[in-house]
Amino acid sequence: MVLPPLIPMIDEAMDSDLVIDMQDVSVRRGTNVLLDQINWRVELDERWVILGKNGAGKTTLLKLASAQMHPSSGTVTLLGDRLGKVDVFDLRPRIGLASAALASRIPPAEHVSDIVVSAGYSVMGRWREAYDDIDHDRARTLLRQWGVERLADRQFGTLSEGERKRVQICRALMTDPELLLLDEPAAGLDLTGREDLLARLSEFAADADAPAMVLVTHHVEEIPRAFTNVMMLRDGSVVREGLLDDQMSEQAIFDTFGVEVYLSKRRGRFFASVA
Ligand SMILES: Nc1ncnc2c1ncn2[C@@H]1O[C@H](COP(=O)(O)OP(=O)(O)OP(=O)(O)O)[C@@H](O)[C@H]1O
Repeated sequence: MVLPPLIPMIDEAMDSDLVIDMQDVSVRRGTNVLLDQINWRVELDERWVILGKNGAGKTTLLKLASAQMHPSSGTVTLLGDRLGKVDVFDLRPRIGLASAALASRIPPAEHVSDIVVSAGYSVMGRWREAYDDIDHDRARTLLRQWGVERLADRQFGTLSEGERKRVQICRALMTDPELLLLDEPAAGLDLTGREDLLARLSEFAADADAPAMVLVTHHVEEIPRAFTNVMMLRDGSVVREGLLDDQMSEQAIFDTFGVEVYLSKRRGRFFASVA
C-alpha cells in the first residue's frame, strides 16, 4: 500500500501563524498584467511594507489580501482559508482595512463613534443595528488609544485629514482582526500629522499582541519603526522581498523606482533623497 506524503500536510496544518499565503498569483485585466506570479507569505508576528511607484500593483495586492478580489491564476490563502473555497463575508471581519477608497464611502455627517462601532457589522455608520455596551466600550478604548477620543461625537466631515486617518484605523481594528492592511495611511498628512501617525504605528507595530500588518506606501520615510519586512513591486512584479534591513538599499530603490537616491537610516527610520 502506498501511503500519502505526510510531511507537507503536517507542515501546512501546523503553520497556524501563516496569515497570508500567495502562490504564483497573477491578476490580469484584458491584456494588462496587474500582478505577475507573486509568491508571498506573511506570518502573524510580521509587519510588512509594500513599496512601489504609481501603478506598480500595490492596491491590487491589498485587494487580494483583503478578500476583495480573486486572482486570475494562482492561490491566495488568508488566515488558513483559500479564496474561492471560503465565504468572503466570513473572512472579511477578520481582516482590518484602512484605505482612501473606504474612507471616501464614509458619509461626512456620520459620527465618529458610529463609524468605528459599526465595523463589526460591515456597515458604514449606525444604520439600524443595536450595539452592545461592550462594542461601545471597545470603540471608545480604540479612539482613546489612537488619540481621538475627544472626537467621538464629531461628524466625520469636520475632521482634519490626520484625525480621519486615525479614525479609519480605529474602525479597521474594531473587529480585533488578525491582519491589518493600511493603504497609504500617511498620504495627505502634513509633517506633524505624518510624524504623529508614524509614532503611533511604530508603537503599535512593536506590540507583540498586535495583528500582522501590511502597509502600502510610495515613500521610504513613511515606514514606521518596528516594521520587519518589505516587498518592492514594479510593473506588477516583485523586485525585492524579505527582511527590511536586508533588502533596503540604494540599488533596490533604483530597481523599484528607477531613480538614483542616497539612502540612510536614522533612529530606525529610512530616508531617501535624489542623488
Ligand atoms: N480594472 C482594471 N483594468 C485594467 N487595468 C487596471 C485595472 N485596475 C487597475 N489597473 C492598472 O493596474 C496597474 C496597477 O494598479 P494598482 O492600483 O494596483 O497600482 P498601485 O501600485 O496601487 O498604484 P498607486 O500607487 O498609484 O495607487 C495600474 O497600471 C492600473 O492602471
